[in-house]
Amino acid sequence: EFHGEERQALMDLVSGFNSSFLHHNWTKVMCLDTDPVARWFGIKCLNGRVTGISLENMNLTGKIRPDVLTNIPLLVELSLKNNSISGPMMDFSNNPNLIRIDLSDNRFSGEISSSLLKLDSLAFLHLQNNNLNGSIPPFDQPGRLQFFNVSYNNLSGPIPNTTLLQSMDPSAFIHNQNLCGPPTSTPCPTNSSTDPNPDNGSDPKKHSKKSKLPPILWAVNVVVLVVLLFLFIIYFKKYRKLKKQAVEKQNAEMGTDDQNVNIEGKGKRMTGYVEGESKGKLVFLDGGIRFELDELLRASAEGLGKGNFGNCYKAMLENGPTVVVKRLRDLKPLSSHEFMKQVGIIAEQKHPNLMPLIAYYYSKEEKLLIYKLASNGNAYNRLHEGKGKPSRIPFRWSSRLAVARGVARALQHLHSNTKSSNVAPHGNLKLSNVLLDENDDVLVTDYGLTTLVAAPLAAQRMTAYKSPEYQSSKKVSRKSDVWSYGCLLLELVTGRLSADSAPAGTTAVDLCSWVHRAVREEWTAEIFDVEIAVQRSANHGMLKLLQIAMKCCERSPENRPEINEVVREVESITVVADSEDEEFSSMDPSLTDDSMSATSPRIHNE
Ligand SMILES: Nc1ncnc2c1ncn2[C@@H]1O[C@H](COP(=O)(O)OP(=O)(O)OP(=O)(O)O)[C@@H](O)[C@H]1O
Repeated sequence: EFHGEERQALMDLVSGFNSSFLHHNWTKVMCLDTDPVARWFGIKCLNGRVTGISLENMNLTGKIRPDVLTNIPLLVELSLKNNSISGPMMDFSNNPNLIRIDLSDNRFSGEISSSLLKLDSLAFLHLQNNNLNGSIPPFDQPGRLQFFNVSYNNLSGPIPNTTLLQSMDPSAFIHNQNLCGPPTSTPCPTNSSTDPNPDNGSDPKKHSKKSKLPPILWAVNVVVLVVLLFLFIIYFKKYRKLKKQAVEKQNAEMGTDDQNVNIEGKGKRMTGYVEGESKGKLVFLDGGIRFELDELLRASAEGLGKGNFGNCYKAMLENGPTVVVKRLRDLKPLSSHEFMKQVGIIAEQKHPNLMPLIAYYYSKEEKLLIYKLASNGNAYNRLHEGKGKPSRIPFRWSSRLAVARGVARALQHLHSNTKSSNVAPHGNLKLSNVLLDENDDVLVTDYGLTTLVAAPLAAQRMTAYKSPEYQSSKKVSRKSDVWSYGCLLLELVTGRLSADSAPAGTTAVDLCSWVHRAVREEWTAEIFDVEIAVQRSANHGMLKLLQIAMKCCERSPENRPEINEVVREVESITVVADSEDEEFSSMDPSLTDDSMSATSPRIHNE
């Protein structure tokens, strides 16, 4: 090994810890690119150089010498998460390649090292749950640092006014008793209340001046305050008026009056949302459910959300079923006959994994599509909602695999349906369009709608998981569906919000590039969602699904597989028994080689 100083640095690191396991394991070959099992536990290498240190959940106690990382210049990832390490933080001045630092859930004390400010590649900084004090350095690495958390420490002072820190969610700063200022809602104490009077009676000249000034200052203050109040009232009135006008204009443009107010509203009737009352036609396309138009209009309605093709409502019929009504907007100028024909094509797509269209309503003013209600909601919420909260029910591997299978089969059906080829492809695949019924069976929805909306708008409709060729040509194809499917799988296995399907205001990553980079740089500990990574017997299947996803996310469409091949591969993943017993909450060092390979697999993207 040429880089003896890296080995020495790691020896220095481990010498501060009490871990007999590490002392025993870190003895022979430090790095062997060809054999991950032969290298030191928790160490990642590239070409014989150390690029990652990941020693999580190991009950490590002890201190770290601040200069310990100086001789590991190519370090990309450092995670010491969830141990009991104390003492000051290390210095990162000589580690410019660091992308991820996770020191959370330890006992680090002292100030946050200002050497972090120089790390231009840093994307993840987790310092939560330590005993850090002092003020937050002025982080401002715009565009990079996406995951930042200093909550649950003893930090103090105003949060620096940098674009980066001000754009963070306030939750990143909570539980620090003396932190103040935006983005938190705690105001900083003003100077006058914190500064004790420095010339308290010591200078008679000043004193006499002071005693004369207050009445004048009082008068000035009162006048300024009155003027400010007056200006504020004028501004507030004007602001309200402008806002009202903007909302009215937007509603008028979209032809969907009062939607902003009522989409969330409960207890309203469908009539409140439908224009033109009962002049239209309600046509059933499915052998099952039947109801009259006025029953539908009388049904109490609840807004489900505002999609790209229109708003969705849950309509509860008085003596009948609950259905979902999609109120379409921005349609092509279609005659009733043309509309019927297109909707007929959508209705023909019958498959156990496609949400059946049960009816439509057509009038001059309104076009509605009526679907069955998927009572367990959508897969996006199932995957992301309540993450980290005690009430969260884990979204386990077998359920995620079922989603992967169901969606692949639904796509296969759409892609192979040559009779009505104008309905293929899906064109707007994303997890919120993957619904779960009462048995958690997978039902893909929103297929075929691009044929109903006006062409220039249809081109902009694909909002999530846009393939590179879609971004330039604005055309959806079977291959762009395969790309979207790959992105959907990445979101499922990583449990991370994907930048192009996450709601505005949430932090998310460009999943395709992120995963490719993680694999290329062997920086893979982070890839799998911990919620499934703990199911060790399923690790092989997860890896396989990740490989399929990466093939689907090939930049060039010719290199992506056809959906038939994708279905075959996804179906070949065996479902393992979904037992809680296989999970391990704290890592047993005797299992570590195995468990390390569970979360840090070597991936070959053939
Ligand atoms: N049949 C259904 N059963 C249960 N929930 C549904 C049903 N159809 C849609 N939803 C849910 O209603 C909400 C709004 O759906 P909608 O399709 O209007 O918007 P979207 O999926 O966010 O965007 P897009 O229009 O691009 O598909 C989403 O959360 C969706 O999952």
